[in-house]
Amino acid sequence: MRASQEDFENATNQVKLLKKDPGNEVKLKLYALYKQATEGPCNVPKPGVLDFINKAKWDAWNALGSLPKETARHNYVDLVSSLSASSESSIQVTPAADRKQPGSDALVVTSQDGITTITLNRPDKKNALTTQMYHDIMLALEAASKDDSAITVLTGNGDYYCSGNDLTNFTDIPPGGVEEKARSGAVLLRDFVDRFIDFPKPLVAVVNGPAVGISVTILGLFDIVYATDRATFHTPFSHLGQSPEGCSSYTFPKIMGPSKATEMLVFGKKLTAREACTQGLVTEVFPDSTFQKEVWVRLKAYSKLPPNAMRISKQVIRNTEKEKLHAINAEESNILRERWLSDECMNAVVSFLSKKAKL
Ligand SMILES: CCCCC/C=C/CC(=O)SCCNC(=O)CCNC(=O)[C@H](O)C(C)(C)COP(=O)(O)OP(=O)(O)OC[C@H]1O[C@@H](n2cnc3c(N)ncnc32)[C@H](O)[C@@H]1OP(=O)(O)O
Repeated sequence: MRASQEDFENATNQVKLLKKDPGNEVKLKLYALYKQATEGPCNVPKPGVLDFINKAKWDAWNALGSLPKETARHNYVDLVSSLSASSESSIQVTPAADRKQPGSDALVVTSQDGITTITLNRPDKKNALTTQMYHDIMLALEAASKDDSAITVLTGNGDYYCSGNDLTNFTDIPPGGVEEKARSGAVLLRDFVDRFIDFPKPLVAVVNGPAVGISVTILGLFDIVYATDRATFHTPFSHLGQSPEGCSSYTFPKIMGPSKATEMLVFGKKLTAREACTQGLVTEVFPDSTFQKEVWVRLKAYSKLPPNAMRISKQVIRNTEKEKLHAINAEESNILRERWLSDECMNAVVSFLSKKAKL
């Protein structure tokens, strides 16, 4: 069977998620097939002999001669599929979602078997959330709420699930100064969390490694949280001169009781996956060696349940406290806006940026 345009687009996304570097030879093959599939036979002048990299790329593309675009597309999909299988990617291999991909590679959205998967893809930065990523996640949730998938999943690529807010977000100060920065940050935070409160379908977190900050707090707004036994859950807000967000000031005491919530949110106690499960934040913990396999088998089975029934049942559960959650989100965002202007917070950020402090 020939590869469709959708298969091809999906393969171009899978390439970004490969765990192992496939090596230069394979990368050149991928490059050449991609160019041939999208532009046809090599149509640019040959680079000079000293321009080694571009010459190698040109040679690889040119070597494909008049290979038809469809064949190149098919070969590209086949090659990516063999690489994905051998790289033991922690990400689901999925055919194309009928959706626009986010503006950067830091977020990858795929759809298969009734499941839309949103993958944080900045493994070298432990999947820290940039301002762009907050916007892209909101767009991805918006699209997932309307697509034909039954379940939506958020997960991370690499050894971390997410290290929370990217602390370099604080360094991009607009002409309005730090007050304007804090104001726009609070608006973005509120909008971001609102999308999780309102998300209409079952929302599942597949926590593939340690989670920090906002990636932990919003778990209280997910319907199911599956975690590898390697995951930890850390909300060091006091250490950072900050305060809880993601509705955790309400959801955490409700889930685990006020004193356990205080240990996490005020004193920054880091929980193991098993502790988080005992306290009700995590639904189930799986051994790291079988985590991906077991979780996806389970989710694929759930995704075959009648989607409308699941959607309506979720909403019945959520609707009882939607209004309250929105009010809490607004309040937490306002308080954080002030915290971001505090010396305690600024010192903590400067300290991290100057590589003096890690969690
Ligand atoms: C709209 C705005 C909303 C804001 C909402 C507010 C949210 C609050 C929070 O989320 S608070 C949590 C903030 N997160 C942190 O404080 C984590 C900071 N990171 C660390 O302490 C450590 O990096 C670690 C414990 C997560 C991992 O340590 P490890 O030693 O394993 O790895 P490295 O430190 O070498 O990290 C690898 C590179 O990743 C960069 N990085 C990691 N986390 C972040 C981050 N949160 N922000 C920015 N950059 C991060 C780290 O700097 C390394 O980069 P380098 O290789 O270029 O040095």
